[in-house]
Amino acid sequence: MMREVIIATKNKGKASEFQALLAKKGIAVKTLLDFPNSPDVEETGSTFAENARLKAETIADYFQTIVIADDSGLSIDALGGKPGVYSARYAGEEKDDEANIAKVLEEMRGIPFEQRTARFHCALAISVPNGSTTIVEGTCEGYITEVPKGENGFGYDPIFYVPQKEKTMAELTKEEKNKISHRAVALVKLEKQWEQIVNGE
Ligand SMILES: O=P(O)(O)OP(=O)(O)OP(=O)(O)OC[C@H]1O[C@@H](n2cnc3c(O)ncnc32)[C@H](O)[C@@H]1O
Ligand SMILES: [Mg+2]
Repeated sequence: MMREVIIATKNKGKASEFQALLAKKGIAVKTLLDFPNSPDVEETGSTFAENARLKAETIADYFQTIVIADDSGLSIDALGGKPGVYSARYAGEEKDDEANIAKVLEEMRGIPFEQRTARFHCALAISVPNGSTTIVEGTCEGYITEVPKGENGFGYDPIFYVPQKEKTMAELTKEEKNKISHRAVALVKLEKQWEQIVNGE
């Protein structure tokens, strides 16, 4: 049984969600925010899975321990799947959530509600040093709103409407989001393979 895991992320929103999701299992989470000198991994992949693998393998190699990486983003049908793997840097290298949201809303202007379908994707890669990497993926379906709403969460949460909750993702509590999010869905899949991966079978 794993007691502690490093999540290869520098994103505070992700870090806080993983902390809550894994605390329930009695697993302590460290992230790269605890190791400011850890290497920056260039996300050169063309899919979430490729980027998650790059982050997990590089950081597992660096620490010589088991590492989980998360590569995620928003895919909007009316924009041909954009911002996709470029979600973090859609409006520029600064990774500015507000600017990213403004750019999406501008590009979506005038598109009717039924055509504003979108989904969040999350690829999780778990990497054993000098060993194998396993990848799982989760999604969460919704619609892009016309204006931002809600204060919780991070990233594109204020413009992502979750139909079954009749709220944006940013209006949900962390507990509510952690039951339905792309990240939570992927993590449940990972847990099913957990023991096998950790014991190297
Ligand atoms: O690579 P790390 O260090 O993990 O942090 P990052 O912020 O760069 O993360 P990604 O490369 O995976 O880019 C994901 C972007 O997609 C968005 N995103 C991912 N998950 C999200 C969520 O649960 N809610 C809202 N936006 C999300 C958010 O803007 C992220 O910056
Ligand atoms: Mg990133």
